[in-house]
Amino acid sequence: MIKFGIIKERKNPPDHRVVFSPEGLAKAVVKFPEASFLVENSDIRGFKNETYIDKGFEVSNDMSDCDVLLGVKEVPISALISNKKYFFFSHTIKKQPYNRDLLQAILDKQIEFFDHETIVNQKGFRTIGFGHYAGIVGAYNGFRTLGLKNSNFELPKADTLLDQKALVSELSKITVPAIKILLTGKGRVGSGAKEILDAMDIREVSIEDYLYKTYDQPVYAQIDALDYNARKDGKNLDLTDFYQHPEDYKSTFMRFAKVTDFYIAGHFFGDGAPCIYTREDARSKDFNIKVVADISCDIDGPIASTIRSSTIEDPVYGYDPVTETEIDFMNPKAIAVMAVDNLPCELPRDASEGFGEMFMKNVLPAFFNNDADGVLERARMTKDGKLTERFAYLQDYVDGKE
Ligand SMILES: NC(=O)c1ccc[n+]([C@@H]2O[C@H](COP(=O)([O-])OP(=O)(O)OC[C@H]3O[C@@H](n4cnc5c(N)ncnc54)[C@H](O)[C@@H]3O)[C@@H](O)[C@H]2O)c1
Repeated sequence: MIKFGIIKERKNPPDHRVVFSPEGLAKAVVKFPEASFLVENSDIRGFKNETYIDKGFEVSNDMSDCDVLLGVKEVPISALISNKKYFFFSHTIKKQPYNRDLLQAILDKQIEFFDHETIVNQKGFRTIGFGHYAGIVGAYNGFRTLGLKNSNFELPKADTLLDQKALVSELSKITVPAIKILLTGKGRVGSGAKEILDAMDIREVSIEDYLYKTYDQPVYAQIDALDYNARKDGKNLDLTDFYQHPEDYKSTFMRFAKVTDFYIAGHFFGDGAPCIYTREDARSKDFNIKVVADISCDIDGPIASTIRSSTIEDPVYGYDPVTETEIDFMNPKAIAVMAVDNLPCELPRDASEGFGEMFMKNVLPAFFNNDADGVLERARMTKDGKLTERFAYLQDYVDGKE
């Protein structure tokens, strides 16, 4: 029997998400009879303690007899229990300076640590994450920004609504003018954003039609890296070539920027890839985009107007392409930018349901099949007070040398 603990989130501002919803946990115990689950008492979770109790789970303040503790965001050092196995997002694998102490403490406390971000399949692709929900909330927030900027409709903030169904219901009440909407990215975020566009019955059109036809209704196109980049030598190679040799490519995004009114950015931006649009591009008379929902949210990166991230409390700011500075987004000169970097927090219940399903499918089996597919082996960052081989590159960071 392995005892899993669903821990309380302790970050500020509070994060209402959880690895398993009550419903998700109920499914997990049926599927894995050798697993038992204890839920930590929490008054900030998107699901009440009573809902877990109603499904037959114990809620406790003491998690010390669990074997494996499951959380979402960073656990404060003072709350880490020594010699346990832990799963959470530690934000350490890119040597983030603000979490160095946390990784040091994980090692000092002899914790066997698995980061949700390091859970990958044999091909190295991540199998769990919140990206899909970021896409859903990001697209919704983008429409909310569009309504505010053009003063033609008002949508409530996503975090005041219960779930995805409620978001879609609000969107069904608005009339979107005959604009062109561009979505970059066909991964998790892209699929979430597309789900919203499709739920709104916005017509998807081909790239050719998007670029050259006019419509009397709103339309969208979803594009990937080879649609907005081209090899400098004119050769047509595949996406893998782009991922491996981004320096051989240049952006062709301006052909889209010319005709797009509202841009939803949901791509991943790799090191060395060309800027999607530069500050100079944004100043060009051909640049038509007035609203950007930047879900990818790389600061000072490929999307020049994203000069900072924004918050759930204050999600929209304006970018003046002429002065390259922030201004009121309602100023007619401004490109309105929504760049919230923790979007899934606005939809905690659905995001938790989805995350639990992925965790149950891709991680839990490994505990009961002797890690046959190597899931735990690949994801394990620390053991017995040491970094594992795969994560040995973090040694200098942990030692405070970088
Ligand atoms: N704002 C938020 O709250 C939030 C939440 C989750 C994810 N994100 C961000 O959204 C972005 C997309 O995440 P995702 O989960 O959809 O990623 P994904 O791997 O599922 O999809 C990536 C997409 O980007 C394209 N791409 C372009 N260049 C690439 C490259 N060099 N390497 C890999 N893919 C490349 C891929 O072809 C694919 O269409 C990430 O940057 C992620 O950090 C933001």
